[in-house]
Amino acid sequence: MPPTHTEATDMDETIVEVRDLRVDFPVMAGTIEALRGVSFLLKRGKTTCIVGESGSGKSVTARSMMQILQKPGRIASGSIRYRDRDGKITDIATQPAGGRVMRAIRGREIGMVFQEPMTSLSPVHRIGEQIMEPLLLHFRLQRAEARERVLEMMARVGIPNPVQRFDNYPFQLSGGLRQRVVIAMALICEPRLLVADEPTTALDVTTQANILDLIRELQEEMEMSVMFITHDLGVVAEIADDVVVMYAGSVVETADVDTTFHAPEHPYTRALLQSVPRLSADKDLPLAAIRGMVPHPLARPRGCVFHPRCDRYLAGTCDTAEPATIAVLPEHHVKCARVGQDITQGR
Ligand SMILES: Nc1ncnc2c1ncn2[C@@H]1O[C@H](COP(=O)(O)OP(=O)(O)OP(=O)(O)O)[C@@H](O)[C@H]1O
Repeated sequence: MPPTHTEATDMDETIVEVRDLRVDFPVMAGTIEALRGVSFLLKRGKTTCIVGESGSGKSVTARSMMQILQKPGRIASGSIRYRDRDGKITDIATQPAGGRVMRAIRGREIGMVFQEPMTSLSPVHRIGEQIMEPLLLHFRLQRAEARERVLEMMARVGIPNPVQRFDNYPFQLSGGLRQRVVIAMALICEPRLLVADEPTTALDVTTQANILDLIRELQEEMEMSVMFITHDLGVVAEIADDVVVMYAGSVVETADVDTTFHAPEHPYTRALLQSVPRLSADKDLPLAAIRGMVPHPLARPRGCVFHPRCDRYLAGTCDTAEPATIAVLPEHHVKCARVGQDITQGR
């Protein structure tokens, strides 16, 4: 088996180690390989952003970590080693979705926030009760004490007038406030890891900035790790410590945020960065888009999946074998056969 970058890991610094994770969706037309051997680490107290175009596998990765894959998705192989507060390691990938272990991890050890708050909220229950639910599930608390904690958390996440708002239904709140309710629900048990799947995409720019500030503040206060999924590189620049770049079901590059922005090695990461509009850029210049399209998951090209769109494509190399992941530095890994080669050899 080829070496993976997670082998020499100090698990003390690592809260989650995902290694060679494969997730399939068997559908009528064939088997969609949503994740094709995904490996990365999440470090304690740090924010890791997962970026990539639509369909790259970001949400499937997040859902696998909570064992909440949508049907007919299934983890085919690989591991998701989670280290709990006592240092015990659990491989989430092998746990039954409805089992005791996952029920204990979800909400208590790992909290999750989705893009659309209404996917997590019940329209027919009061928001205070909904925030309280995980608390009553995971701790032996009297309702009065639990209610106090909920009111405190509502204030902490910036919901005004918590006592009055406690009895509101979701439809009585703005989108920004609803997302704050979901964040309160995700954080009420003080999880060690927050998985946030595009939590601000549906919100206006000001609310988005407020929510990002909030997550950052709470993270520092609670020393929580955050896995933040986004396709917005501006958000990445603002909040990430580490970055995982995904393309068509694979991780193509992992590095710290400075390296990702200033010394990216993978042609896909470079293309993503070039596609971002800069404030200083000449407004008359067309916005660079990555040429070509993300391949259909049932018709992916042979060799490197990015090769038909790649500026560094080399016939006979990139279209034959899937490239190995190489450590260009101890914490900078790139899945590209052309890394370190003279790019003028390409077309
Ligand atoms: N319920 C499903 N049934 C079949 N295939 C699915 C299902 N959910 C996801 N997939 C497949 O898994 C792959 C990855 O999807 P995923 O939602 O993780 O992408 P993403 O990177 O999060 O994209 P987006 O930014 O659009 O949310 C896609 O190719 C998709 O076809």
